[in-house]
Amino acid sequence: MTKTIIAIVGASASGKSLFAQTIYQELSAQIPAKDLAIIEEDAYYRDQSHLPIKNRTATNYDHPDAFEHELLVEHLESLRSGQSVDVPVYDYNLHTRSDITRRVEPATVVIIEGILLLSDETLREQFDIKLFIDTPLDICLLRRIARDIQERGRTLESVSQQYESTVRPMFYEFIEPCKNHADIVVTRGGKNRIAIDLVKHKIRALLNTHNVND
Ligand SMILES: Nc1ncnc2c1ncn2[C@@H]1O[C@H](COP(=O)(O)OP(=O)(O)O)[C@@H](O)[C@H]1O
Ligand SMILES: O=c1ccn([C@@H]2O[C@H](COP(=O)(O)O)[C@@H](O)[C@H]2O)c(=O)[nH]1
Repeated sequence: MTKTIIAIVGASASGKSLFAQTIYQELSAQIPAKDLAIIEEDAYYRDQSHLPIKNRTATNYDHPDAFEHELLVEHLESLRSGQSVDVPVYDYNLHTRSDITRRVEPATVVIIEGILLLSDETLREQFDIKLFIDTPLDICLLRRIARDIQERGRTLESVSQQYESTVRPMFYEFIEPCKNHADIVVTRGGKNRIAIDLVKHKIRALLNTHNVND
């Protein structure tokens, strides 16, 4: 049964995924699978399979309404009550959910990462620990250009256009203000070894407490 949910937020390409995955991979090699799981907020982008592909590219993916946060809250509540959930799998190339889902078991500690997890009060209340990855926006843009071209089927023009029209303005409107809700602000994102080790240490301590109380 899930007892603790840790949210990792920050700008797109700030290093959230690298930070969360490093913690998850390193701990998973040492603890039972029932102790730790990881979920991405991106999996909860709304399904757009009913829209023609050219309309999908016009969606504002950096606004909270782009996400089905209601489903995410439902899933987190299910995990807390001991039920497994089928998390959608998002296809960035097609800008919609794929046909498959990923089964996530109610691990004692769940890590979740995403840009807008703290923008919604009901969702925010689900999190026991909240971290904000604070990376300068120009660094995020450089990383995003490289990643989106290599991994998400994008061109430099499309990344630049989207960055100016939605990514940057939505960051200032919705993401940056969420820093105030964070318990810890992490610099140097996915490569901050001290911060990674501190979170791993905290998870181990939580697991000891939860397992003793079971
Ligand atoms: N501290 C860092 N130094 C160098 N590259 C990084 C760092 N953090 C992340 N990256 C790289 O930047 C890209 C975006 O990082 P990612 O973790 O996917 O960001 P996010 O999940 O916040 O969108 C990836 O290619 C990742 O390997
Ligand atoms: O279909 C889509 C869905 C999302 N995006 C962009 O992705 C980022 C969020 O993902 P990160 O891994 O945190 O970067 C968001 O800024 C959206 O603009 C997209 O381009 N297309």
